[in-house]
Amino acid sequence: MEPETREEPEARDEPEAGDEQGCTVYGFYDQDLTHKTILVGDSGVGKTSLLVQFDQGKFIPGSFSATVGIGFTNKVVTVGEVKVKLQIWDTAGQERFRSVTHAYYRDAHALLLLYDITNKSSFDNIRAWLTEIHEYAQSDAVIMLLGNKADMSSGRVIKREDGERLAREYGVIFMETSAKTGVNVDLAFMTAAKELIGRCLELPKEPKFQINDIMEQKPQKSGCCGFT
Ligand SMILES: Nc1nc2c(ncn2[C@@H]2O[C@H](COP(=O)(O)OP(=O)(O)OP(=O)(O)O)[C@@H](O)[C@H]2O)c(=O)[nH]1
Repeated sequence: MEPETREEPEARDEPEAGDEQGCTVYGFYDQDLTHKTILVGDSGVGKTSLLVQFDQGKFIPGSFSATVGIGFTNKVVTVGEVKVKLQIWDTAGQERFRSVTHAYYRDAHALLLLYDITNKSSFDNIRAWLTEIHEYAQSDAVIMLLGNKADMSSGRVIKREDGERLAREYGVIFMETSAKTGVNVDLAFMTAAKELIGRCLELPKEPKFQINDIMEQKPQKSGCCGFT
């Protein structure tokens, strides 16, 4: 759904964070970088609501119409004394926009993949979303799995442990959020920002999470997830 702030992004050809170069200045994290962060997941899981809660600190129930295409909001997150610029893209969850949103995966430094804890199919579709991410996103992108609508305890059909287990299986970060109450919303973006800084400063520069390895893992590696 559409957040209120809309502008066209500047054309940027220079290296961005997550690239092999251009991530640090004299060994320190380069605070001028802008990290492209994308919200993905089935239609109605709460992507727009999560972004509006993070950006404006409010929840407007049922007020959005389904997102058409894609839009973004710029936010600066402070991690300790470091400022991390996030350009957060809200994608349309509807299948008919999938080819449009795929085009944005390639430049994403972080992907926040949402399901709705009250909607089983949104959870069942997570594996397919991760397959798409594997196909279109950079292999070292930060990936987080978020079980949204955590405030709706009476309608819950997906246990927290199920989300945790799936995240562990794919080696991605997990948390439950509520765009309504704001629970873990700042934390989710803060965690993504911390991971982005961490990956930037890692020496040697090796991706922590190799979704390629995960997706191509052979069954003979039984008993071990092999993810870090
Ligand atoms: N109770 C509750 N409702 C939520 C929460 N997040 C979103 N909603 C509601 O769920 C519905 C869908 O939310 P959206 O933010 O529009 O979902 P979306 O993922 O952006 O949907 P698309 O744009 O179609 O991809 C709206 O009625 C929201 O008010 C939440 O954390 N708790």
